[in-house]
Amino acid sequence: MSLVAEDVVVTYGRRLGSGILSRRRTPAAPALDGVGLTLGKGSIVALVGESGSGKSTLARCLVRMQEPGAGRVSVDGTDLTALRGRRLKDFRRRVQMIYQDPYESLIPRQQVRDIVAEGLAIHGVPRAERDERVREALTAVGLTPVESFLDRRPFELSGGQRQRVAIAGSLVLEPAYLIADEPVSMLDVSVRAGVLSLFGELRRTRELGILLITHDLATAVHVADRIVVMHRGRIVEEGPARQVTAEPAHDYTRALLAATPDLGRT
Ligand SMILES: Nc1ncnc2c1ncn2[C@@H]1O[C@H](COP(=O)(O)OP(=O)(O)OP(=O)(O)O)[C@@H](O)[C@H]1O
Repeated sequence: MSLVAEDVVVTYGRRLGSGILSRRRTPAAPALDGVGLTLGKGSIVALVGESGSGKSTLARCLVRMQEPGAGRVSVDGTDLTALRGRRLKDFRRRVQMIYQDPYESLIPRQQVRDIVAEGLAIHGVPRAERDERVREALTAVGLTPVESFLDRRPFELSGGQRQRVAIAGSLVLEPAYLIADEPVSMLDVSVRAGVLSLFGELRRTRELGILLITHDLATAVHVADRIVVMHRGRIVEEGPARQVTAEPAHDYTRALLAATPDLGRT
């Protein structure tokens, strides 16, 4: 059981000049240049690299929001491009994306109960089951007592609580994989560790496979089993989290470490 990218290449066109010429595009350097990555169930892989290294592009390919120009992405052996109809819908349920800004991804006037239940309606879960599933998901993300959160709206929550609501909205669908794109970078430093620990707990208790995208090695090493380092569209290093941070093999990883004071010292 795994979500796998093999030899993925993505090249965005670059506009040439303005006016009528802007319709013509010339190939730029690939945003992804032969990238491979395996996300198994029950594991956390951190995808680390500076801004522009291609992390979000890879995330979009993994959730089938974007098709690679070359290479292949598959889930449990099935190429994502072959998924249609019910199987595609089931893939959309099983692979959930968590975004950086929990405020933007939540509808401000909705109550927590409706935000978390939204996916259930889309995926045809009977109304009678929804309330119980919402309560269960809110409990799983630590928003307890549940009663005190159900009627609140996003502006009545802290940043960390909002991100937990967003995670509950995914969990309620019983996914197998979470693709979390910079899930703590907009949060107060004081609540980051709590949200990261929640990912660790979900990996253990629900066997989730979690891709944790971050530009920050300190975030990665906090919960990840493996670290994959990306630089300019390529994977330059990967391995067990402790090994990559203790004995970085690549100059770029060493530079990232030096820019992460907490780790640079150890
Ligand atoms: N829709 C797009 N059109 C054109 N170029 C794009 C597009 N999306 C990304 N790029 C380019 O592709 C490269 C990789 O971008 P990507 O957003 O995947 O990197 P990233 O590591 O996620 O960066 P960040 O942390 O800033 O989100 C960058 O050079 C970026 O400018």
